[in-house]
Amino acid sequence: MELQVARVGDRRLEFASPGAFDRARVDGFFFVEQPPALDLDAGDRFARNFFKDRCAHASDSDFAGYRSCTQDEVGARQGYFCRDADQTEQFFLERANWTSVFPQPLAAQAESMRHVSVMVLEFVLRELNIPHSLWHQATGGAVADDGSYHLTFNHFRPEVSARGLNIHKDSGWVTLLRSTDGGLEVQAGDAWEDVSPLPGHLIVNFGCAMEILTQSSDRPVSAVAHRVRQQLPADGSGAPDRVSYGLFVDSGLDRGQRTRLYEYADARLIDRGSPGDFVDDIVERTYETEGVGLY
Ligand SMILES: O=C(O)CCC(=O)C(=O)O
Ligand SMILES: [Fe+2]
Repeated sequence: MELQVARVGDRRLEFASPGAFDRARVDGFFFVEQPPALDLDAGDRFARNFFKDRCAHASDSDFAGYRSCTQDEVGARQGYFCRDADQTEQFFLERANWTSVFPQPLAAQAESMRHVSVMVLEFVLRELNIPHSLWHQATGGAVADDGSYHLTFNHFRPEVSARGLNIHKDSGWVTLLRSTDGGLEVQAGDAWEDVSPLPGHLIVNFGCAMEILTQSSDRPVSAVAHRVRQQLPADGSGAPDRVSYGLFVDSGLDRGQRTRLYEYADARLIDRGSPGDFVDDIVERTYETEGVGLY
């Protein structure tokens, strides 16, 4: 699948050609050039180590030993999860916990990735002519630091005989994905197409909140179903296991925030339900043996 390429310009997103954004919003996925100021080293190290035992002598010891950090410690929907029907073991962490749980360089990287993701969200709202006065309500605060922002790490265990990561759509607005190993597939009609990683680039994809908001626009944005193929054990080549991670932007999910999902139609916002319930449903269905994480 040939995806469009964008770059981060002077505090806004830029596409390579006119019309490229329209292709990207239909594809639901595009590449963004890695901004020179965005150092990915800490995230890459965490992705390779979070699931390992901490060993005091190892140079990466701050980045290992996170299996014991579970939702009891860091809060609902967060911490370490080991799936049964998928090869993934994962680590989720929301912004409020970044500085206290992550090694400092990773907390800084997460914040930089958040800025790029919000820039993408604002770019779309502007392109679709959604009035600025509605942005905060429409995005559940996500445009203004009041959203829910989490970093998710995936380690694909090749010794587990299961799908890599089940079919799903991301729940929220924008995902900024670091996925360099191949195996990601996107749905295109009845077929599944490979997304081949483009060196020096991150992958952006849109989630369900964006699809719902824009579904009656004349330029709707797609949340495209995707999955990761089963990863096979390296046959003696010593190749490292597949890992990936992403920054996810959702509407504010704290109970007190009372945010809603909306569709924008006839110049107003129409209530389409609770984002918290939506996230819970889609996550639960994604990791069921027989389910799919769609809505
Ligand atoms: O590992 C990948 O390439 C994709 C991961 C993904 O889709 C997700 O974490 O939502
Ligand atoms: Fe995803």
